[in-house]
Amino acid sequence: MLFEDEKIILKMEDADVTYYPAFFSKTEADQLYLELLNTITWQLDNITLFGKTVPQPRLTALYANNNKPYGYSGIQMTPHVFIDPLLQIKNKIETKIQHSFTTCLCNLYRNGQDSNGWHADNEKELGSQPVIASVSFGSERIFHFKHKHDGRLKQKLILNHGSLLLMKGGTQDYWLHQLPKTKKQIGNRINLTYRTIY
Ligand SMILES: O=C(O)CCC(=O)C(=O)O
Ligand SMILES: [Fe+2]
Repeated sequence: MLFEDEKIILKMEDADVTYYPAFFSKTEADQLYLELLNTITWQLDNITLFGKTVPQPRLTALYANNNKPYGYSGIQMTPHVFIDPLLQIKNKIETKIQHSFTTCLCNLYRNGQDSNGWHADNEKELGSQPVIASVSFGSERIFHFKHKHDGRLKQKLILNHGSLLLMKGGTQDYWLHQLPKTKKQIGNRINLTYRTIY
């Protein structure tokens, strides 16, 4: 049995990463998962990497309370107005960590072949040392970190249904993260990353 307040502080140099494995109870997480799957306006965008245009290996959606767009990998996303389950989750995180967010980037990984490549969330609009709160619902997936300047420094963890991963401080300056593909036969995973766009 996991308790809501349980947290794990990852030992990562130059970073500040905390994992709350049971931020949501099983019942809450089950209900939010279905509601998010059915009510988020999921879209499939093309990305251009090294001059090649391909569909992104996941569905996405952007929500915000300030109408500010967010761009990465050559995509510019225009936000929708927040919907109730996304606001409910936002409020719960904000109360816990005493930080307020403007924006939520949503990812839907449809199966083990959907993924998110190595990157840091360090776009200019996020300001310096951004606080990023990442919640996960549905199939559990492995999440990797690697240090930008020291290849020996790595971390991996399983992001389970109803969990919260909080990244702040130097995490985006010094580390990259990814969600690799897996050969396991698994279904949908929803990930929401709450951010502050200035
Ligand atoms: O799906 C995840 O856990 C990671 C998502 C992510 O890194 C991002 O959207 O920037
Ligand atoms: Fe990210």
